[in-house]
Amino acid sequence: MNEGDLDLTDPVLSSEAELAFEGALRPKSLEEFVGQTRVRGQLQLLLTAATMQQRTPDHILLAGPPGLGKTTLAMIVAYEGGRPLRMSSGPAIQHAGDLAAILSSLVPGEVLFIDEVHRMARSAEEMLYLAMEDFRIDIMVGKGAGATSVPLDLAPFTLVGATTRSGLLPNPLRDRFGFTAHLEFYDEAELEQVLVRAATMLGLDVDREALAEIAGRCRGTPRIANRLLRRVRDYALVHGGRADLGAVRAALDLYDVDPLGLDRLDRAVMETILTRFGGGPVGLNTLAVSVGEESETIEAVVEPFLVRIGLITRTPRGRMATPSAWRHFGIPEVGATLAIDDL
Ligand SMILES: Nc1ncnc2c1ncn2[C@@H]1O[C@H](COP(=O)(O)OP(=O)(O)OP(=O)(O)O)[C@@H](O)[C@H]1O
Repeated sequence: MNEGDLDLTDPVLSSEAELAFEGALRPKSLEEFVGQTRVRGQLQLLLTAATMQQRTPDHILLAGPPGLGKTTLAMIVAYEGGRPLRMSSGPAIQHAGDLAAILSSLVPGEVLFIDEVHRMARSAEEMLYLAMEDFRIDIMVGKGAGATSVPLDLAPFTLVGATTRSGLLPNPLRDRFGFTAHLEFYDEAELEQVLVRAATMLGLDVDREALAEIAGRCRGTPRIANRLLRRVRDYALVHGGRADLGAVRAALDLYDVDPLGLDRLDRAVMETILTRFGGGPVGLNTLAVSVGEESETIEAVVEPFLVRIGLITRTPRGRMATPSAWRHFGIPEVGATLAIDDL
């Protein structure tokens, strides 16, 4: 991809225009939030109980791949309770002092959202344990033998942490969340609902079958669904036609989104497993080096979807392609060829 190009199916990368577009489409209440029925029910109960008892809701951990609605849910937790919201992220908290500054300025009942909470500095993580449990932090004053710790009381707050890799969170931190929500990829009916909502908000007249086609090609991810919808709108606008099935197919082919919704990186990973490693097993790090990507991205972004649609399996020895993967890429299965040769 050329520098500056926007990868439509990249669930993480966002230009400013895309971010503004996302913000406009975010549901503002649990009722408006499509899908994730179980998580919605669990959150609703937690929030209602807190309101009835006039206390701050328990700390909440939202886990799942990018673009499934973690930030949106954090905002909803604040909106539903009429609470102020402070947003930060793990990579922005590289010292305990960064976190102390945020925590000490929270107002009572505030919702603190920390995205990518698994990427916070260790010293900050330790400070967070006490803050989450007792609404208190210890601030070190001075250095060396003369250093003393001064306790500082905090306003009661609700921490909403989001992570694409909950396995990386240390147990003491994970245990301090009163509730962990695991967000799942959306099914096609839910994605259609997301798209109908977005099309209505954007004033777009799109055929139902066109929306169904987008829903089947957006990696089970609302963020990608909304982006593809914009490109289809562009296509219809430029070609002076309707946003119908033909426009969807042409636009998605133009942007290189395959019929399963696989993007460039998904395909690179699959082709590497199939052609360079004979279908696997291949270890995560080897795979990451082969496609020139961070192993974290492969594990958090690419792999969950490929597993979900049954193209790879995770085994103790590494990632393996399934028979559907060989079929989808139209490559004769290595094992199958050997079996025939062996006869
Ligand atoms: N359940 C949903 N219903 C409707 N729209 C949704 C839903 N979930 C996500 N979206 C839309 O998808 C976009 C991305 O959602 P969001 O930013 O909350 O994802 P995320 O999980 O926080 O991603 P990341 O981990 O990359 O920050 C938002 O613009 C939102 O409008």
